[in-house]
Amino acid sequence: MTSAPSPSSSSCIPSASRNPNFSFLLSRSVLLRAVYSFPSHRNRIRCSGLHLEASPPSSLSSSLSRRGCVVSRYAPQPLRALATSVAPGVPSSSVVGDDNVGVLLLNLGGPETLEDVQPFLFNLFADPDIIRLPRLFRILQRPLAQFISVLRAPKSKEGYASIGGGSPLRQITDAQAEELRKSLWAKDVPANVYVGMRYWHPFTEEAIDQIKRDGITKLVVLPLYPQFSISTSGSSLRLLENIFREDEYLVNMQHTVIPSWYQREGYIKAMANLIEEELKTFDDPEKVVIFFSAHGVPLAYVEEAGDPYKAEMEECVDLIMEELEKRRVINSFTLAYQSRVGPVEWLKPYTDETIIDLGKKGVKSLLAVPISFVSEHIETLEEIDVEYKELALKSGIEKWGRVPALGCEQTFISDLADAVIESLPYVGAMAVSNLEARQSLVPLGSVEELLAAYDSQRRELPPPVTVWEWGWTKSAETWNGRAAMLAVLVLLVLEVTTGEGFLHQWVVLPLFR
Ligand SMILES: C=CC1=C(C)c2cc3[nH]c(cc4nc(cc5[nH]c(cc1n2)c(C)c5CCC(=O)O)C(CCC(=O)O)=C4C)c(C)c3C=C
Ligand SMILES: [Fe+2]
Repeated sequence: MTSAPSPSSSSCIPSASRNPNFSFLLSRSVLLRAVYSFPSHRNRIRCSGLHLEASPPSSLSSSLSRRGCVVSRYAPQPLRALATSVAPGVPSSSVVGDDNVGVLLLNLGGPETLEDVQPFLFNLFADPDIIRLPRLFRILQRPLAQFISVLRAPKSKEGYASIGGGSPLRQITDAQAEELRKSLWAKDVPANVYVGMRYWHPFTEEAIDQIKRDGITKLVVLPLYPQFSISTSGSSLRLLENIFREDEYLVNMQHTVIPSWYQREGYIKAMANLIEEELKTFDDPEKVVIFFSAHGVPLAYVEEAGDPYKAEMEECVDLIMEELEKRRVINSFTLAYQSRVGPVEWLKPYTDETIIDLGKKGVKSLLAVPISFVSEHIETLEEIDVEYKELALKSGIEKWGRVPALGCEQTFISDLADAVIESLPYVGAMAVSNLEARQSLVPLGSVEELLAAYDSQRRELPPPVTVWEWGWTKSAETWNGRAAMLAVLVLLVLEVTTGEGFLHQWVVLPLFR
């Protein structure tokens, strides 16, 4: 946690130029834009869950009042046009006032030592947003997570060993939190910044305890994933909502969630800066293919559960390329997805196959751009820098470069600070007796509703991770994986019902009793 003393005097918030716009895939086929707003006001709201708040652009407030929720058809141009100036008429001094403002950064977390790897993997696979079992088998989530994490740990450990024995994620996220705090203070918004990880320390629960101890009265929740996915921001927000639902203090605390921010100008510019800088290291910069590599998700997340991740990713890449074009950088570019695990189909094209294809097509210079995550981590330091580089060189690429992750890059941090500031005025407006604003900001929905919007039935998804694999072809691999999963489930059911079996012998299952 990065905290600082409470403000000694009320502060003036500089008028920001853009609002965060939140977009979600609300059905399988139609990409819709939703701006959620929810005054968390004692006695006025259903006291459950986490609330999404955003400053709705003024043109949308009338429909807000009618339906309580703005859902307009998504189109790339309006998306940017929707970015209006912030909360006209709301005095900046009401934004902070006597409030004790906190920012909660949500992130994935990573093992800090090799001993942490297996329990970290357990936490990851125990998450129903990563492995979603049929309702009947939910009881097996934790034993299955234990089983898979034990099997996968040796391979993962090798990876973490090769990058220095642990994930750098905690260190980097702490540094980002500190820089964000400084930036907010420099912009006259004295706020504490907290880090809550999903799968490792400091866990979200630890951050929340600190937030309560510090007496935070206004909280901005900011997942550190630029693009929204069920498996990342969605999972963190679902957890947070469960924590909020059960806690009187949190339920009554004003809060705002910024679910995704890939379209923000500062973020786009910061990415373009890094790419431009790295292109200069090539002898013939204009011949370099810019290769965006995003963390993948299983295809079913997008096609069956309506995860907006792919659409947001594609739009994000387009925005960065448009920004580069304005700077007369008109290189060819491509987007592919990396880090797939398990037998099911993930988002395509896959990074490894694309590298081989580009080599075959005679591309000689490639600049890899990690796009789904803002810190260095195992998949940039090991998968991209070692595995994909080696593959590229073998495939005929002669010059390989890689854009660093944003980390604490100043344009980026400053833009995150602006995103936080821009999300504050409406909370302030609702706290003061701005009746009109309150009426137009009818309680709209909780995160549960948001998540239900794209994932209404929470249908079971094919497990993205493999328990074991054999076979040579893709299809055989898929069916082997499914058969293996079924066999494991049957074995686990037998274990649980009879109390006997190999997991009991290994003293694995009794741990969860
Ligand atoms: C936007 C980023 C990420 C998405 C989407 C995502 C989905 C996703 N991941 C797994 C499985 C694993 N992820 C692991 C590590 C890991 N994942 C991300 C980001 C996204 N994951 C990061 C930044 C990291 C690294 C953290 C670190 O320690 O540095 C791992 C563990 C590493 C390994 O064994 O390879 C697994 C496993 C799934 C199944 C999934 C979508 C369903
Ligand atoms: Fe992952």
